[in-house]
Amino acid sequence: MGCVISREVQSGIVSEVKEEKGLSAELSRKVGDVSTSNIDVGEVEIQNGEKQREKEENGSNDEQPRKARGERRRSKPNPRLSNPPKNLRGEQVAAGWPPWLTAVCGEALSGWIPRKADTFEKIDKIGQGTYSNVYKAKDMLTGKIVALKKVRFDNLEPESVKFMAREIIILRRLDHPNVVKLEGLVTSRMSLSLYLVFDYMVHDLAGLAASPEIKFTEPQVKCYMHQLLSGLEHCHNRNVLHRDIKGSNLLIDNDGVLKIADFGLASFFDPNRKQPMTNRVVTLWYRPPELLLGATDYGVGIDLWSAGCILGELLAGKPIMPGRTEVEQLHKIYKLCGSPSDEYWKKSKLPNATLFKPREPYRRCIRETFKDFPPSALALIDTLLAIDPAERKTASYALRSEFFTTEPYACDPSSLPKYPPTKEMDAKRRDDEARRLRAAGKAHGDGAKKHRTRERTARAIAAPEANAELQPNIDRRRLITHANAKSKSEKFPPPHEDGQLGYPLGSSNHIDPDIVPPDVSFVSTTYNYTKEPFQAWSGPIGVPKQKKHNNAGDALDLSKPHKSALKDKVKGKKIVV
Ligand SMILES: Nc1ncnc2c1ncn2[C@@H]1O[C@H](COP(=O)(O)OP(=O)(O)OP(=O)(O)O)[C@@H](O)[C@H]1O
Repeated sequence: MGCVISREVQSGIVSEVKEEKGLSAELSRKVGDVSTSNIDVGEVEIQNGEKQREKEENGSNDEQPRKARGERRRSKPNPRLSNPPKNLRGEQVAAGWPPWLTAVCGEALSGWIPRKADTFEKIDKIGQGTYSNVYKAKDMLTGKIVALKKVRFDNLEPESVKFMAREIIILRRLDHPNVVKLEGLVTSRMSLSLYLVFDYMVHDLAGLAASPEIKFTEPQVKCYMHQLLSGLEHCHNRNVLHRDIKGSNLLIDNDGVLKIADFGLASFFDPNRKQPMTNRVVTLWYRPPELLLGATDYGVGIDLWSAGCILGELLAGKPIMPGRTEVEQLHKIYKLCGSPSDEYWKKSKLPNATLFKPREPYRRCIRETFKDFPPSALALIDTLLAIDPAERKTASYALRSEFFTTEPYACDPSSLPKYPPTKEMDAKRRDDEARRLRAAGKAHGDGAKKHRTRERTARAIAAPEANAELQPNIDRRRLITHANAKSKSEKFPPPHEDGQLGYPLGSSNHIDPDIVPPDVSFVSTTYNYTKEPFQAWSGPIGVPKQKKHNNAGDALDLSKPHKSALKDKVKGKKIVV
């Protein structure tokens, strides 16, 4: 695809990314020691991935890869799949890829040549992430509208490079209609910025769900859930955990096709050879109890829990467990799903068990709480929101559940209504426009009334999320920059948070119904479909920020997972981030 660049591009998007040669050399030097194998892509995982692909090509639908004879024996790395040997790297560099990029994700570049940046015309900025800006752009060669995710390497921070490399490697291993597809990469030999090219998606599920005008029917909920679980099944079969499933990461196109996006926190896992991984992943409202309790040996269950939260949210019309802090989140989980059984406490050996084991067990009350939900949906939520991750089963199991096999069936994605754009950026833009119109209206007397009505409609669509998510993103970006300071200093729960939650300082942190403050929004026991106009949909916002501070004085937002450092340490053990 496209041409090889052998010169600095002068026009279009690249005008933003003119780099100094010195910086590129510096980046090459800094990431010089980072190879694919350092980015959590072990040989065994690669081989499993290949076996799985072969198996899928042969039409087998087993949920987990069959353990082939000698599977765990290490063999020579396959140049198609792992970091390519030096001569191939040389070829890639000759083809126009920057050497630092071939060093960190040579595998993922194979078969591609870099696209020239001036073959894209930037239309608009549509999103901002932790280490990227996302633009809507036109591919001048095909006329197609695409999303360009521009990865920033402002501080030449190797951590950002590693995260970006892992995201690219993972995305190239995945190929499914319900997983966002990496269409190509735009870079130049000197470039310190890199653009990831994706199909442009008009909506995200958070935006649609937050829109007061949209009320999903049961077949529509089934349609979205089927697509989400199909995408997850594919990721899990290829040994990828997404680790940040939430509405704003589920993109939807105008044909109703849902694609799981944002693999920035995703990781490879090996179900046969458990390796400790960080528990500081998944956005708070969608984070499963085992992560809150400190588990580092988790699996597909973490994504299934998030999927259960989304199913509940789609049916209830609002997030089902909107905690503001980790402690409050755990308390909401206990109140709805019950506290872990004695048997689970014993077998799980969770690091924070002593801190968070309630004196009196909490009874599970999912069925009473959601008594208005269709019975087949209740059964699926009950499975997905099991406290013991093993009981959540698998995405394939969920896809075979009664929820999908009984009437009313999931509708076809193409029969979903065509909605106006509802992404957070669109909503924010509408909000700004409404404010501008209101100001203009004031100046013109009676026009003001009309504009106020428009603003209310606009603001009802997820607008607050944009602003609220920006700050945590900045914080996360800072975390990457100050990764080393961070991991040492994070204590849980921090003293100031104890205070906010009503714990006497220095007291035990056992969760006790008398101590934990009453819920703010989890008040009703039954749900209807009423939507509150300023409800936030993918994270705890609109409430005072609950933050921890690290030694370096940087704020950590607990609601968001942390792309903080690729290697974290727990009791001196290396754990994979
Ligand atoms: N293919 C796409 N089409 C349309 N919009 C997109 C696309 N990919 C991403 N976006 C928008 O850009 C935003 C940021 O993208 P993404 O979540 O991938 O970046 P990130 O840096 O990993 O973000 P985060 O910090 O939230 O994890 C998304 O919330 C989404 O609204």
